[in-house]
Amino acid sequence: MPAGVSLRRLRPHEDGRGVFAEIFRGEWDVGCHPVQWNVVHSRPNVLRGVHVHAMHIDYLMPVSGILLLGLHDLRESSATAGQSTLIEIEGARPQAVTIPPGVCHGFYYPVETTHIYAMSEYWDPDEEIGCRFDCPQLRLDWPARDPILSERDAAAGTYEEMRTAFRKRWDELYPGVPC
Ligand SMILES: Cc1cn([C@H]2C[C@H](O)[C@@H](COP(=O)(O)OP(=O)(O)O[C@H]3O[C@H](C)C(=O)[C@H](O)[C@H]3O)O2)c(=O)[nH]c1=O
Repeated sequence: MPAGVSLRRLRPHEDGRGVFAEIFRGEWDVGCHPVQWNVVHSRPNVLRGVHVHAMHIDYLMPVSGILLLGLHDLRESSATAGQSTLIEIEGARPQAVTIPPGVCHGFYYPVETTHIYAMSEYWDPDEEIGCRFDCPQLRLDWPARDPILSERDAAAGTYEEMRTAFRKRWDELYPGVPC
């Protein structure tokens, strides 16, 4: 798992009416102090990403369906630099994932899925850096070769272009700080 990524198993409480689960408590110290929450509904065979951010942390969990999360560590000074992993999380057995800046992420949904996620900073389009989901340097073996993509993700550039853009933004934000 790329350094700084954390998984927290959530506790669904099921009864005759359905399911209740706590998804966030400040005392859990999940590595993200949310200022914004989002809910995302995705159709089967949708893939969102691959994206990476220099400033904000994402904290997310599926609440229904299945989320296949692809992660890749883009940080040159990270102990897990270049590490990639795919994690499948079911909404019925939810886990909350914290994704730090510098860890690329993409989400594939094999079935209709809803996920909720929080951000540690308000959305800033300048934070939206990414590359094509099927760039070989990501070493993410997605189960779909022709997923449904947004126009942005379909037109995304190369891994090297992403790395250059990320490094430029990082150096602008944190001059002299190793990435
Ligand atoms: C992120 C965001 C988007 N939007 C609008 C912009 C678009 O009209 C629409 C879909 O946005 P986007 O295509 O960027 O959504 P995803 O492709 O799911 O990506 C988002 O979710 C994953 C986790 C990422 O890592 C991205 O950073 C984040 O952009 O929602 C908003 O109004 N507010 C927001 O905070």
